[in-house]
Amino acid sequence: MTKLDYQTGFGNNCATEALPGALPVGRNSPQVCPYGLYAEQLSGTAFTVPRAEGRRSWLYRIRPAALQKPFEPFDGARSWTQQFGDGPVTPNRLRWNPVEIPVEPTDFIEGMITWAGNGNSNDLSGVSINLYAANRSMENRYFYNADAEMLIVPQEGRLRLATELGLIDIEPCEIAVIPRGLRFRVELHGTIARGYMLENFGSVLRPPELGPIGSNGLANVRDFQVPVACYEDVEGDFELIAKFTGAFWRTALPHSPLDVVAWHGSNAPYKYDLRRFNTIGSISYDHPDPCIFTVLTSPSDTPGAANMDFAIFPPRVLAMENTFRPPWFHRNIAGEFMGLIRGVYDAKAEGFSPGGASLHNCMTAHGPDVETFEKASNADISQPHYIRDTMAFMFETRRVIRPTAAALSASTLQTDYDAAWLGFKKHFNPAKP
Ligand SMILES: O=C(O)Cc1cc(O)ccc1O
Ligand SMILES: [Fe+2]
Repeated sequence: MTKLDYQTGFGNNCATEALPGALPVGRNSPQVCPYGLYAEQLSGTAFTVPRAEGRRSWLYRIRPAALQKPFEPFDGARSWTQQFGDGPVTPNRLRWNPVEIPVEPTDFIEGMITWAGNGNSNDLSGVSINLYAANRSMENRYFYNADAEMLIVPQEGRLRLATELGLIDIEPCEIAVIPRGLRFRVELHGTIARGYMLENFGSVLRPPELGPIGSNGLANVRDFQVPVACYEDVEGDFELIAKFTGAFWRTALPHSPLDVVAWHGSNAPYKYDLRRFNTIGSISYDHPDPCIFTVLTSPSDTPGAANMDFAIFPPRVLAMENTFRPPWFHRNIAGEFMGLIRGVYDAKAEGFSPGGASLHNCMTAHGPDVETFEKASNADISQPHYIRDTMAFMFETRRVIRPTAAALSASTLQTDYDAAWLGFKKHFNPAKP
């Protein structure tokens, strides 16, 4: 049964049924469920977290997820790893050109390449940053990730995420979040798919607090979309791939695991269109800190120092007076991994391409390149100016981001990235204030 429709809001207790009356009324697990379904709980947070934090859903399905044979090791996720190393990390600035779309048949799992990461899924903290490049749908194959919540950021090609809880379609400039453990399949609408995928080992993602901004702004909660129930009742020669403790496992499955006829609760996948972001900025002077662009955050146990923030740099108007308008020079405590979905990023005139990536780690000096600095220092800023047709983003983490061996040896690594900052002229003149 294919139904593509969404419920709106963030973290809501949703209720949805693909057949009338499939959701039990007044209790979660009646002695016998309507339509002969099995009741099953999927919890994404500890049972006793504060109510506002809790994520759990009740699934009413044709067969329980427990109906499965033992897993065996799976080696088809060729470049997806949790080995971030524990040796020294280069303090150098790193930037990569886009990964190539593979020639060999490659699905979302086979085409996942781990680029960087920190922390450890076993400790429920840290992140893994991956790039994907695929050219075919997952065929007869389903996947779940016990290690992480997954944030998918397509850069090229539309995807259909067929999940236990319903269907989500996303295209570049939209994102999707899949809860830990949810079973799903990734289908390509076309023949090419490329993008970024963050695994969040820490606390579940949510929009940030708004503080003095008030009750509206940034990512408005009504713009988050959760799928409605929709199920497959099919038998066949399927496999289920699991990721657990950084390793991959496989078991044969004679039926589709996407057999949830109805569900209710708050632990659900969702999508969000980044073009709906309500961007807030300075209307007087100075370039504010990039946290004003936070779409989603995974808080850590230390208030304000997030396990991960997902921030975007969308089209906007810059109107600040007597101000150097692009991002300033800086050295930050956080690790910053950036990607570009479309257009040009306003701190980098050249060399940062859509599908590419950059990494600026803890205390690494970076900021506008020479060309951007010269241009912005001499620009006529008597009028506001428009930054259009762009969408850059940043995964910012409190921990050092450790590039993988694959990222450091990739042919797409730019060997001349430092040149972006070579050539700043000395303007200092002690006689001229
Ligand atoms: O490094 C970057 O380009 C990201 C960034 C953007 C910004 O507007 C301010 C600080 C910052 O780290
Ligand atoms: Fe930065």
